[in-house]
Amino acid sequence: MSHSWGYGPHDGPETWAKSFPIADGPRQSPIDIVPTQAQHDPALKQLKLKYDPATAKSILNNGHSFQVDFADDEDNSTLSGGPITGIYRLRQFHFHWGSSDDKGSEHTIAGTKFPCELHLVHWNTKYPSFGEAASQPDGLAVVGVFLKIGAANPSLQKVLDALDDIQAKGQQTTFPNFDPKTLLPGALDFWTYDGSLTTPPLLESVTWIVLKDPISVSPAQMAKFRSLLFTPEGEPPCCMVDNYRPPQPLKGRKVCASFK
Ligand SMILES: CCOC(=O)CCc1ccc(S(N)(=O)=O)cc1
Ligand SMILES: [Zn+2]
Repeated sequence: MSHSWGYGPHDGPETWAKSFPIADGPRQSPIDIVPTQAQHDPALKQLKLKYDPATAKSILNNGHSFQVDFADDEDNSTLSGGPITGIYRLRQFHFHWGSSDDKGSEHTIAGTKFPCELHLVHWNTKYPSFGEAASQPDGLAVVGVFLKIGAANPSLQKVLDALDDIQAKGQQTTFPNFDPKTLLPGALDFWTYDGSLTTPPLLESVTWIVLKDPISVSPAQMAKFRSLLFTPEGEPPCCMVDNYRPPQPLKGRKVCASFK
């Protein structure tokens, strides 16, 4: 049976527990990160991100967000270090954003919301596939990056220029030769905690690595995100905005910081 979920009043985050009871589980994401309550862990290693632009394949409007998909049949684009053990392969990246600049991020910082949040999704190569990894408590690692209103971001613009071809749900086009490292801030200081996917199936398999420093996005670039549609061609158009889950209960979890 196909589970249709979304971000509207009748299918949004407050309804997801009906089809996905794990929505009320012990390690749900996102969360509100309170820096003064995070514990500095000097044992945390530096993040190591090794991305090969040649692994970028395509860009898809999946009806919930848009994602850039990567070839993940070899260890060409990987994440290691930080809080994780072993090597995790980059699978895709996507974003969550608001209908206005005062909201849109999934994680918040002491209650502060950002207009947009980037998620770089990686899976643990100790498992045979992404799907298998997604069902394991140490299966996925997602790097979260906040976007803050400021100067136009040239690297982000390369991604946004492709959105004209994927306005409607289900549309996809090629997206070759892109280095996601150009979407990261200069410093890789991070918070980390054990969490989940922030959309159904909400699996509790994610080691979250949320970068402290944001990258910039201009108001015009935010308008480009908001030009996408939740709906497929031929249906009444519904703008893709507010595709974020609000913070979930911490339920006793510790948030560690890689920095003082
Ligand atoms: C097993 C199938 O599961 C999927 O396809 C999950 C896709 C998926 C990947 C990442 C995220 S997020 N926002 O937590 O970074 C949500 C959903
Ligand atoms: Zn996400």
